[in-house]
Amino acid sequence: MRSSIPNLLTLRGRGGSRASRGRGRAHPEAHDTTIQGTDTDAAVSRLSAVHCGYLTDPYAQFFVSAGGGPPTRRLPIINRGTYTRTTALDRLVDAFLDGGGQRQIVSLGAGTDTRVFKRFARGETEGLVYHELDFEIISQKKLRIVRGNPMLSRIMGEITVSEDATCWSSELGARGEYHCHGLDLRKLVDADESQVLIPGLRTDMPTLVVSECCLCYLATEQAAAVLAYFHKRIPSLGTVIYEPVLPHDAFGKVMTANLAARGISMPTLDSYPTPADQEKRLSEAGFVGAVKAMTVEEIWRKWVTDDEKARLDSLEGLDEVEEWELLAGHYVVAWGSKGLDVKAWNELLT
Ligand SMILES: C[S@@+](CC[C@H](N)C(=O)[O-])C[C@H]1O[C@@H](n2cnc3c(N)ncnc32)[C@H](O)[C@@H]1O
Repeated sequence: MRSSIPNLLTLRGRGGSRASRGRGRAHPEAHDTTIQGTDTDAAVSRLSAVHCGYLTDPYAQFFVSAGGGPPTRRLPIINRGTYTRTTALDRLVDAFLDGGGQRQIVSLGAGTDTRVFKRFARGETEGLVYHELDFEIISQKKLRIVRGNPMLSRIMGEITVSEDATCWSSELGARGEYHCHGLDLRKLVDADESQVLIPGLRTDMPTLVVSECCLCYLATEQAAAVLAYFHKRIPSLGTVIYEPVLPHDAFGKVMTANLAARGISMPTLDSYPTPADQEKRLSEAGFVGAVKAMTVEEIWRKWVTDDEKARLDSLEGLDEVEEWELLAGHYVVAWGSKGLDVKAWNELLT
């Protein structure tokens, strides 16, 4: 097996930069900086998948520094992985929104994700309340990019920034409202009721909390406490989590070694090593409705139609079928709910 196994979360190549090596618990701030850097990896992967024809996303280009050359091209298995997880999450989000009535999305560690622009640009959102949470440095970067880009500015309309400058928002009329919070999620862990850490968060409407490779960077107890923060306050709640699994087989060991070489640890990987553990995690956190975890490999097989597979295969060909199955088998999308009618989620499984 190759020692430089690529992974869907961190793709700077073997060993990472010299500066990042050895970062870890002893230097929490340096560790945070490394974790913030994973957003760039995600943005570059998204743009690669768009550039190669897997995804349609006119906004992805604005979040990657051009540097004068063509966009970085990821390996075909990485592009396929980015496609599969992005479309799987889109599908779960669509199914949640199809439930009707006013709804709220909270994206944890949203980074420079473009889903929100696609959503609001379509104009079908009908009062959607959309929150994105990430470190302040990342939320400020997003604000700068949106303000400096006519296409994004048009979608987001008039932006207001909170007095303490940690949150920027946009009222989008009938389409809904958007809030981007500069917040270290670990502040939610011991939050008491009197603290307003997420201005604009509604507790009275069906809400979906999304963690697209974010909670995996927190200590397991902190990740659980973040989910509990929302579970305690919002009666009608769903969650969707995407993160790696299976750290103990040969592939998983190389995957975690590659992460460690960049100074990144993923505590939830050890705590919830299998898809079944991810389902148990959600049940134990009180998400007892429609609990399910599927690997990216399973989602590719079951959710991507034959026509779509043929289209994607024609883009660049993929010889490393075994490598794909290994890689995609090590990432999971898990979801669950409480107090929420998620008929549409159940239908996805039939
Ligand atoms: C791999 S990126 C994923 C970005 C985006 N969700 C996507 O899939 O494109 C992980 C994101 O989680 C954020 N993150 C990790 N730990 C966090 C914390 N404690 N508080 C806020 N954001 C955090 C990072 O800053 C980064 O933007």
